[in-house]
Amino acid sequence: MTMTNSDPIKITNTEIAQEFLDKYDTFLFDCDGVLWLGNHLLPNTKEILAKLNSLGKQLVFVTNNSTKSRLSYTKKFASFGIEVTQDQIFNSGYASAVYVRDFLKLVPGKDKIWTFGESGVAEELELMGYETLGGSDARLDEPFDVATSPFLANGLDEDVTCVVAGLDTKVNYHRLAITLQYLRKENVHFVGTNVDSTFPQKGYILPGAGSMVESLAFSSGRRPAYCGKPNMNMLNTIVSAKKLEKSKCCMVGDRLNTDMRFGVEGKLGGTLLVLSGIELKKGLWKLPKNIPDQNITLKS
Ligand SMILES: O=C(O)COP(=O)(O)O
Ligand SMILES: [Mg+2]
Repeated sequence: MTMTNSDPIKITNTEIAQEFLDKYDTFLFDCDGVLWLGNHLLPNTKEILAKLNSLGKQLVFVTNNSTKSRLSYTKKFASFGIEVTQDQIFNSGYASAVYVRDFLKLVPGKDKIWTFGESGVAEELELMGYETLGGSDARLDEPFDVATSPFLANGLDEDVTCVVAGLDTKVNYHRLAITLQYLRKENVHFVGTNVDSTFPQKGYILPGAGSMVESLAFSSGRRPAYCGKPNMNMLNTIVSAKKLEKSKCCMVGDRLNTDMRFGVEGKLGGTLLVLSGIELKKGLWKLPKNIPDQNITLKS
């Protein structure tokens, strides 16, 4: 269904579809739940992207998934036989790295970043010159013990001035415990890649990044600055990098409090909600006027 600030319209026939396509020159595609579910490509994804390309539409991929870097994403697309260049991809790991560089103004070579998450976050930060700690360090896979953790043996690293936390499918007590030690330091910033409470996979709804970041928020008593959708910093980065005319853009997504909110608050020309991922209720097209936000902290 397509939504603007006015009432949503359900796309039920080719005339409505054509009218919808004609309105936009750029489509911002969410990935998980829209293009694929894990390694399962959703039906017609390739055909739809090819059709839009043939119509001369610009395609941009905007995902809250921080587990992969933009470069790794090009490989994931290629594994499905879809050719996409790195400059078409914006993920929450990259958005977080931009936030660290442009808003927190942390200095590569001086400030170090502790990451809680998979390789995508660290890779994007390292591309900007930051030294990262934590993340997928294999020593964090070991059971936690205050007496033996190598991350406590010589005290915390004094040069760490920021924690960036996102989805980590290897989440364990060791990672949570050391990350908390850094968050207990007042001079250490707290950045969350994305607020998504859940994460869609084929046949399952799994815990998302937000459920892990919120665990760290609860134990530390702090609020993170979330950088992925619906944060407007991410949209501004995309709009200026791709020189987009917002009124000609449509955000295609599967989640209300991230994708649809991103499109509506970002004043894009329109939004298209698909029901192949998180939001599954067929009656959703009768949306209330206000989109639920799950208490997202937006910092700019
Ligand atoms: O990683 C997530 O939680 C969601 O990613 P998506 O924005 O591509 O749906
Ligand atoms: Mg999604």
